Amino acid sequence: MANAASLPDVSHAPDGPLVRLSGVGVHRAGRWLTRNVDLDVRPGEIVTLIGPNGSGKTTTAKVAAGIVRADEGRAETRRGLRVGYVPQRIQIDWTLPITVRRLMTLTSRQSAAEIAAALDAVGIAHLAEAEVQSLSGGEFQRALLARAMVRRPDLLILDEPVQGVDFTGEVTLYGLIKRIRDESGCGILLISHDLHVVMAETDTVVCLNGHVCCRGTPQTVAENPEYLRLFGGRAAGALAVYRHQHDHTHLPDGRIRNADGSITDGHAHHHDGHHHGHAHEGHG
Ligand SMILES: Nc1ncnc2c1ncn2[C@@H]1O[C@H](COP(=O)(O)OP(=O)(O)OP(=O)(O)O)[C@@H](O)[C@H]1O
Repeated sequence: MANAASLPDVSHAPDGPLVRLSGVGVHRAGRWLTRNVDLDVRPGEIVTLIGPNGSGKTTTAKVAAGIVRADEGRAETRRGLRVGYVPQRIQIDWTLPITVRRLMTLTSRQSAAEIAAALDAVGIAHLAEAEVQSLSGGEFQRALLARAMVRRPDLLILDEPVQGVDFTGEVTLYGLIKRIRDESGCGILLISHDLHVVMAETDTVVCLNGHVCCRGTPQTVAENPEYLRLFGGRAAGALAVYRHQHDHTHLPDGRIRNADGSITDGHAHHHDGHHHGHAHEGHG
């Protein structure tokens, strides 16, 4: 579980950020996985990270959770912050049968009543004795959510919480996440599994592509002409549903490989809709 207490503290104003990343970069195996990431999550706020595969979403979430250390910049959390982290993948020895109730106690000791309440809150109280392997995708995600909730987190970090869940299940799970936010007032950092869909209640969308490509409320981002150029015409009229096409790749040495295979020196082709660094920061 997250060891956020080892990070320096941010302000203690009630509406101040729970976590603040400032210019965060993570360097592994000779390259920068992400760079220059600025991010705040405040109490009651829902921040959604989007971006293509490998764009640094999980890495950024782990820095926020205090699991991965920033190699440059700062990651700060409130003193005593309780973080509930639901990773993209969990490591369990699936050859051993394990019940939902046992799953809840693997990483923390909670009373039976607390566990029952958490399972009830996510609507799977009836599955406490069920084997985890037998759960549907949506039920499994609910169990993971319940496991994070029993810690009564101030900050909930959810890495692709609707993976393996069908559309109706997604809507239900997002409703559940919204209810958790409304009832507990916790801040939520959410990674969207889908490049062009964010939860409607999202306060701030941060789009990563090895760096912060753009950010803002779903509405301001969706109405931003330059952003629309990035996301293409299908974004028009859709508030919280949009498509983002990255047509270039950032190479480890800072150069850019364009969609046509050509390599340019730090600047994508002028017509490709790319925005470097913080072009959109003012819209956030
Ligand atoms: N410990 C590590 N050492 C080396 N490379 C790593 C390490 N962790 C992650 N990476 C690489 O960093 C990049 C960013 O990974 P990350 O998991 O943050 O991306 P992501 O946006 O969450 O991707 P996805 O949508 O596929 O889950 C990837 O190219 C990944 O292979």
